[in-house]
Amino acid sequence: MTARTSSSAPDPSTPSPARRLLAGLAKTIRTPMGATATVFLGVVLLAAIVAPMLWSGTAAKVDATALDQGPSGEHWLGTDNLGRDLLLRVLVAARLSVLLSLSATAIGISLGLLLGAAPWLLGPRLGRLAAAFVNIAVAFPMLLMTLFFAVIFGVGVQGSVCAIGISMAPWFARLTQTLIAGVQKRDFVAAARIARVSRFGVLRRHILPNIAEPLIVNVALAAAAALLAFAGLSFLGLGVQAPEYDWGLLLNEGLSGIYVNPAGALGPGIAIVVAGLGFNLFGEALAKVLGSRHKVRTFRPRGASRTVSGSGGHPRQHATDGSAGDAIAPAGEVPVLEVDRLRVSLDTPNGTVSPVREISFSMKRGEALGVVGESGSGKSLTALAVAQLLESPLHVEAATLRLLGKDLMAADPRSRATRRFLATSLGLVFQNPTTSFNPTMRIGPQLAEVARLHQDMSRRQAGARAVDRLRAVRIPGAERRAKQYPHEFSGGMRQRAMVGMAMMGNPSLIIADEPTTALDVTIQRQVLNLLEQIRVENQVAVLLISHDISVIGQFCSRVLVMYAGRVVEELPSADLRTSARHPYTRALLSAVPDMTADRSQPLATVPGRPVDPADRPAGCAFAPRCTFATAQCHTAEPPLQEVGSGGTVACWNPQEGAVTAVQGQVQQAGRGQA
Ligand SMILES: Nc1ncnc2c1ncn2[C@@H]1O[C@H](COP(=O)(O)OP(=O)(O)OP(=O)(O)O)[C@@H](O)[C@H]1O
Repeated sequence: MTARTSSSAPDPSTPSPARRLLAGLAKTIRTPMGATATVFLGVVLLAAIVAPMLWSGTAAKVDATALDQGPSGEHWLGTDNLGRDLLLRVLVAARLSVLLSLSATAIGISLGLLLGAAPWLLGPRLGRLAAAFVNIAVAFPMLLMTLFFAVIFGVGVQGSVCAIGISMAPWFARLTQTLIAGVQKRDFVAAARIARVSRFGVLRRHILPNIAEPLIVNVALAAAAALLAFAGLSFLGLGVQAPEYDWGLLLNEGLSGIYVNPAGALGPGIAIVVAGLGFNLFGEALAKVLGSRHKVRTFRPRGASRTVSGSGGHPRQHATDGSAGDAIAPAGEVPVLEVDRLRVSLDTPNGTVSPVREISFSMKRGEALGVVGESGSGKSLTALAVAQLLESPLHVEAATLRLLGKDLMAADPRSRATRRFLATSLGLVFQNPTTSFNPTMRIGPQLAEVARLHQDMSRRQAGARAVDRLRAVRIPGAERRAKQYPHEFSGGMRQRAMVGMAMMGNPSLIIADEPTTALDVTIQRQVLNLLEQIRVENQVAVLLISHDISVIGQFCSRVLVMYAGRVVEELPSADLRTSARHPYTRALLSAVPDMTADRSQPLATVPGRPVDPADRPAGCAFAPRCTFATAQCHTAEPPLQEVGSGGTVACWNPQEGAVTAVQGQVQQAGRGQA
């Protein structure tokens, strides 16, 4: 059997999952292959329903006067050695053959789904064991497994159904695993995890609906395989036993008299081929229809091809008082977030690697803090570590990690209290609004999930809260929109709805991980305006992650510049152009084009490549790309030290002077170069 996975991504252009599937089925029936399959299956199903009702008695009637006859006007396929009409027996056998095949398929699919979902349900460690078990089981040919289990369970109908079902399960499990792996990295699954929906809940509501189509396609193919396997077992005498009969048994009997009456073997043989072809062709046709629909859909992998180019400066000046993202909270209040020496590591065969290390910062109520750096600098891992969303093999250490004073390092992440606390205190907004929502669920229920799970609200109350949040993020016609699917929203509207989702639980902190990268400039401004409004009106602290230093400079009051997993500079955003000292920060700033930039020249880039955490050079990680590096930079890592005007920098040769935009490769502006 060959699994069909072409339709793993759901189609955004059709209205609902059920209607989408029905439309797919209707379209399948109209294709030449689908129409042929429908005719074949129609004939088989008609025989399975009608024939036993009409002819089961006649087909079992022994006629000593008509033994082993060839085809005639009275007996179109002839008779068997007891004078029974072979055509009637083939027709009557349709019910048992189809029923047993479908039962075995049902067992195979149920077991396969369970096994396939086990890695997701059991978590990374135990999940790897489940995946390894499936990998080993899949290595055995299905026919061999069927024979093995048939011998174990014993001859007969029940044993055969179990044998075929069990031997089919690994194949279906592997397919399920592959499909789940494709969906589980999508942002809406992460969003559900942030809402602390249980793993089973995420599977049921967010994953299974999104892999249903390819699974259904493969059910048809599995039914064909089960039909053939059953016929094989009965033919070998391990399946259905006389006086019951299915096509496999009839084929066996027909073959023993093939020289007397070839039609006796031909009849059940044709029945098996017609039914098998019907299931197979239908599966193929359905796969083609659903697969072609999905060709239009492509998702850019998160983080792919993101580099700091400095392009796309934001026209937005957010702060009404001239100081972007200033904290509103009174002094002395418990910080919203306290992070001290945060480290994220993973064990590799070559030792422990730490993609994030020694990160320290704190955030007050209503403060906007920006984290900037090239792709791979550790921004997202830092955010996910704060949100307690990292799993094995990554592990998080920190001297302090407190959210609203609660020690997250000491809290049990699986306890209901911690899950509730995180789901209601912390909101997350992702980069790509297209993948942030489950395409098979309406927007309202998706928003309502947090309120139902963690705020003890009824379905109606949670729905009302969702509408209220949609209104708060300025979605026009919020009540109507809540009943729509994500694909009915525009990109900007979806991102605003995502912000609304982050606001469901009255959070004190919103982490926005590149929330505007996938949007065009006008919509970027709308989303940033919205975050700004929420920050000011609700005193929510916003941790804004971006590779675009100009966005950070406009939105945030303070900036953390990350390089190779650590903070290399922290400073007020108002001082970025005048007081940035680290050559890396200055290079990022120089790469942002301004109004005087020559458009005929290519956009500026920072020369060299970011560092691989597993292969960090000795000394300062930026030294190989830095024009100011001295011998000391290549041997000793500079500590993060305070400098004037409330900033810190980790550099042996901090630079001074204003930074201006350049073109081509950035030569980091040094002392006196303005
Ligand atoms: N699950 C993981 N296992 C191992 N390494 C990882 C994992 N996730 C991220 N990394 C590595 O950690 C480093 C930091 O990744 P991170 O996603 O935090 O970077 P980033 O600054 O957010 O980049 P981007 O802007 O592309 O998202 C990268 O080198 C990345 O390859």
